[in-house]
Amino acid sequence: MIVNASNVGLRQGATRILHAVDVAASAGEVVGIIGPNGAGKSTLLRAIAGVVIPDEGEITIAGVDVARARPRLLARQLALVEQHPVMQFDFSVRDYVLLGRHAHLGRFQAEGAADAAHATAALEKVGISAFASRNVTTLSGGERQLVAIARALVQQPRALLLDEPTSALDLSHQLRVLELVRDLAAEQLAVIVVVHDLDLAARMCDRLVLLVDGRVSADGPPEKVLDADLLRDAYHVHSVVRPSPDTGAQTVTALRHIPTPNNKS
Ligand SMILES: Nc1ncnc2c1ncn2[C@@H]1O[C@H](COP(=O)(O)OP(=O)(O)OP(=O)(O)O)[C@@H](O)[C@H]1O
Repeated sequence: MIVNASNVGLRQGATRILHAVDVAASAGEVVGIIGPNGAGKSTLLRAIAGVVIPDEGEITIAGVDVARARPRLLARQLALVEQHPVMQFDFSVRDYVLLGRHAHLGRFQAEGAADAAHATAALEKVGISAFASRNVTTLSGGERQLVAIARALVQQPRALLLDEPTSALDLSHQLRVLELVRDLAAEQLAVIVVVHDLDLAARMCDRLVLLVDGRVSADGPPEKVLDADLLRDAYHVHSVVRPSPDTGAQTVTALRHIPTPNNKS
């Protein structure tokens, strides 16, 4: 197992956000975290990345305790791509991506030709070579997502954590990310990805973890977790779930929402 988060509990002030959450991902596996807005998906991903430290539980990546590891060691184990990457410094895309190599360099060591080759390969893989010289502050939201993914790749982590990586992407780039994630899993990375688009989740992921109110309500293959009853309880919608005749993956069509005391129509 590469990622092992067990019994994770986390509070922000007086609010309990995660309750005894278990999530694991092995090498070569793509695990999707799905669930309604505010369920705790991003918080869980940030906890796995060591950005926030849980109040309870234990998180290890390739055996390294995330809460105790030194940043450089942690950066060789995992890379986190946040939903809205902040890029406010005056870097070119290439130089920004190269920053990911620092996980592998000594403290005052400059990047060399091999590092530059990693950056070139990552830019190509993600399909953004054309704007390698652009200033990152000028990029669109979707372009920033792709640049952040390229930077994560040059880190050569054991685990890749992606927070809604396709939320700002057009159809073609969504597909490209889906294929990239599958390719990375084939190279034995463990991938954990937060996704709202359930059809995309079904195509991209080997396993889905459904998070509701900070608790795991289901964990299993997409065929099991994308179940109309489970989705009704989680999202308060009536839906039809059926396999796509084209891809074979489950597709979810939400038909109507069910009014609840907190969710009036
Ligand atoms: N620093 C904080 N202080 C108080 N509450 C917080 C804090 N950070 C997150 N929360 C709350 O924790 C809950 C979970 O947030 P989180 O961003 O993890 O949800 P999410 O499942 O990723 O949601 P979304 O799908 O809308 O992105 C939300 O209700 C959010 O308002």
